[in-house]
Amino acid sequence: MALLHLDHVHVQLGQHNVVKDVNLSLQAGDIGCLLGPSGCGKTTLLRAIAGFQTLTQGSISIADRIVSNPKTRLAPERRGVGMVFQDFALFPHLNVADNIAFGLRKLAAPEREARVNELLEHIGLPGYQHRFPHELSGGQQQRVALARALAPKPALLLLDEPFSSLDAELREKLALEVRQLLKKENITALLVTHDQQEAFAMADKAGMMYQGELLQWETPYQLYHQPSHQLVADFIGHGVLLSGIVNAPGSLASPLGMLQHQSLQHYPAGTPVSFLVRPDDVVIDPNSKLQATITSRGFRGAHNLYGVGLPDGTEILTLSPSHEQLSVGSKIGLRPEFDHLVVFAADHCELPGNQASPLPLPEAQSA
Ligand SMILES: Nc1ncnc2c1ncn2[C@@H]1O[C@H](COP(=O)(O)OP(=O)(O)OP(=O)(O)O)[C@@H](O)[C@H]1O
Repeated sequence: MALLHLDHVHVQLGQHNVVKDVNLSLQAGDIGCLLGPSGCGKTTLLRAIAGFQTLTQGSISIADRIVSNPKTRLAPERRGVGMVFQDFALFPHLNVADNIAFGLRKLAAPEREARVNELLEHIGLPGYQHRFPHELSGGQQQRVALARALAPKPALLLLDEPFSSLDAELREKLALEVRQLLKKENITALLVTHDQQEAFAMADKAGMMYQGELLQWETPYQLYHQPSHQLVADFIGHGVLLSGIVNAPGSLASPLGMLQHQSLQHYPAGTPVSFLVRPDDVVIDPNSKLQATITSRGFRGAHNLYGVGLPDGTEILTLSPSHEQLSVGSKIGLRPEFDHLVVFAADHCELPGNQASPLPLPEAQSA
């Protein structure tokens, strides 16, 4: 059963169509994630689901009950929805136990205390009942905020950039912990984030919003490996779109040389296409005839991420174990090794240039 269902949702703010024709569903217990560049409408959509925003078209259902359409808007507090925002928002004058118990006033004291203790165990802060928010680190405060939102067992939890004020390492750790916690509590959740690693760590379903539209709503794996849209391919992961021309069915003339792949079978000879090159689609091979020049090097822990210039001037990215240092300016051999080829008809969507363009997609780019 879909716990959350959005059917052709539109939201207008002032003169702006901020959310356009969004359709998505989340099954009970699933975690969904909305990615996308700043200003694309993620928060507005979350606010509409929470009940703070009126729809101009479409409908939102929670547990098979319509909670919003252009004529109706069930009050936020009657939706069974919990919310966690980026700025912690704990009550500073209440201790941890009272913060978590805030939504549990209907429970008898012993039950309330049991639920608070259970949640403190789940968030890894047993014994913290009597601490005040200012006595906690940012990560601990955010865990308490999460426990407070989870305490009344909401049907749906909405999280808006909940980890954005934390450092990268803590963010990833917390994302995994929160996923485990939500699964343990069997809570359906929708998360908004800029951070793909966070989305990949947490989500069962994810999508990218762009200028108010939801471009794809599938598993993170599908978003990464089978992007249905050039904008998704460009935004998700370190990928570069290169141009090529199908020279015979199944065969592509490209800056990486001639590529053969069955996904090209249905393009007639002469068709101009774009195709996606991820860093792991090309490997450094001294014996390869395709020569390239290292243009940049970024340390990524286990790997270095290299920018490499191809003979025709286009740039792509490749990975190599970080103990093998290659210097900028050196010549290397490159061998394409595509597990699968993601191809778009060249007129599918205009994107500027074949530049190596790591994230995020600059706002100036347009669909
Ligand atoms: N009250 C308003 N009136 C008119 N336009 C608005 C209003 N509030 C927001 N907007 C516009 O709606 C668009 C979407 O805003 P929203 O906050 O939903 O984006 P977002 O994807 O959550 O961005 P961010 O990631 O930066 O938080 C933006 O272009 C914003 O300028």
